[in-house]
Amino acid sequence: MTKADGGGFKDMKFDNQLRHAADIIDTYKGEEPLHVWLKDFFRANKQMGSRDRKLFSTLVYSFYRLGYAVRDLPVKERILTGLFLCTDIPNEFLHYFKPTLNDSITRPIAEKLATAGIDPTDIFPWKEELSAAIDHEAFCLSFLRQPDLFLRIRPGQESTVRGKLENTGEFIPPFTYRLPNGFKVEEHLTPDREVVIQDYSSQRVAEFLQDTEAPHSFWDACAASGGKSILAHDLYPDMDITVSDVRESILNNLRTRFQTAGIKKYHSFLVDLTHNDIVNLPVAALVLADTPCTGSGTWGRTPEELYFFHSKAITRYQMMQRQILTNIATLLSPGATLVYCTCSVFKRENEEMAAFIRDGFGLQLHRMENLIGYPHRADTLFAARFSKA
Ligand SMILES: C[S@@+](CC[C@H](N)C(=O)[O-])C[C@H]1O[C@@H](n2cnc3c(N)ncnc32)[C@H](O)[C@@H]1O
Repeated sequence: MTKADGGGFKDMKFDNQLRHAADIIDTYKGEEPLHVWLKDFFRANKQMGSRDRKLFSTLVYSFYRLGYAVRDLPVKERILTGLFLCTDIPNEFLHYFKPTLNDSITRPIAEKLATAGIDPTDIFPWKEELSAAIDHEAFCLSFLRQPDLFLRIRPGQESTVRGKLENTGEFIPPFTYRLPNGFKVEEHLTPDREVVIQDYSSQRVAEFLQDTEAPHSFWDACAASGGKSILAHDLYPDMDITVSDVRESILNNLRTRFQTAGIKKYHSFLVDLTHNDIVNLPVAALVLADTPCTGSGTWGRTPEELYFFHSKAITRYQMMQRQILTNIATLLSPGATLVYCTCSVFKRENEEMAAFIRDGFGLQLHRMENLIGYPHRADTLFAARFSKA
């Protein structure tokens, strides 16, 4: 039965579902993460069963995954186009509204885009702003698929974790596990004790933290809940750790995670690193500045951010990054290493910031790289490693 055939209880249900999904999109203004907003919405609409919730999430996310492409399509049409492009399993819902699209849902993506009349490079329109190593079209296409879930296996836990995950996911040496999205990690493993839930490219920041000799001290300046601090600790367990962030609530999360991770000896403090009168910043041999950024390399997980993004935000973030890095780089002691990283694809937050750090503070730039995630269904980050003579 298709819409053209008319009638039927089930058909009315599909019409209502599409209308509700369009209402959600009209109501949601991007002020908080979509998954948080949807969770509250479902809590307030308890009559929805788990199948309904899954369908609404799929419909709404499919709409946002189209980013800046076909912005002027009516919302319902755009949801159906998104569903066609982001799914490759024929389904009753799309069959009802668009039987011909449903019939070609398994076709290669280039063909499906042509059928839908979409130029994929419209999805993310800021090509000129991208870091040079990023392939614009491949990056745009990556928005049509949710990235995978990645775990980092903590030292000494490999055989336990691989045993518990037997027959699920894919092991990527030396310490990564790829799992399908929606996998309930907590039902199988203890996060932060056995594994850390951490994107693959984020795990690759280890390559920039590693040295020939173990540093005696480490400062994670914008630590958030400590994902990269735990990574640094796992590389160098004897290192003294200091963490800071501008948000007390996130440092509280860090404390809980550190406890589970068995990290007992560390200092933490609250600081706004954009201020220009800060005193008593730590002197450390290894400093990580994982600064606030647009997060554009992670929008495959949060496509609503792409949809609501305006490029003037890049300037705002770059200014913040300059202020933070000025505070940090000025105080580096001779011989210290600085690792700067972002989860951005914009050159103004990446290579331009690396040049600012190198030239503004006389640091040596040893290596910088866009940690490109889209071939691996992961996020895209940027990392650069400097030292002070
Ligand atoms: C990209 S996140 C860090 C992620 C973290 N390193 C991890 O691996 O999970 C950036 C952090 O910088 C913090 N931040 C933002 N503005 C700041 C400021 N002015 N001073 C210090 N930290 C700041 C944010 O609260 C956020 O937790």
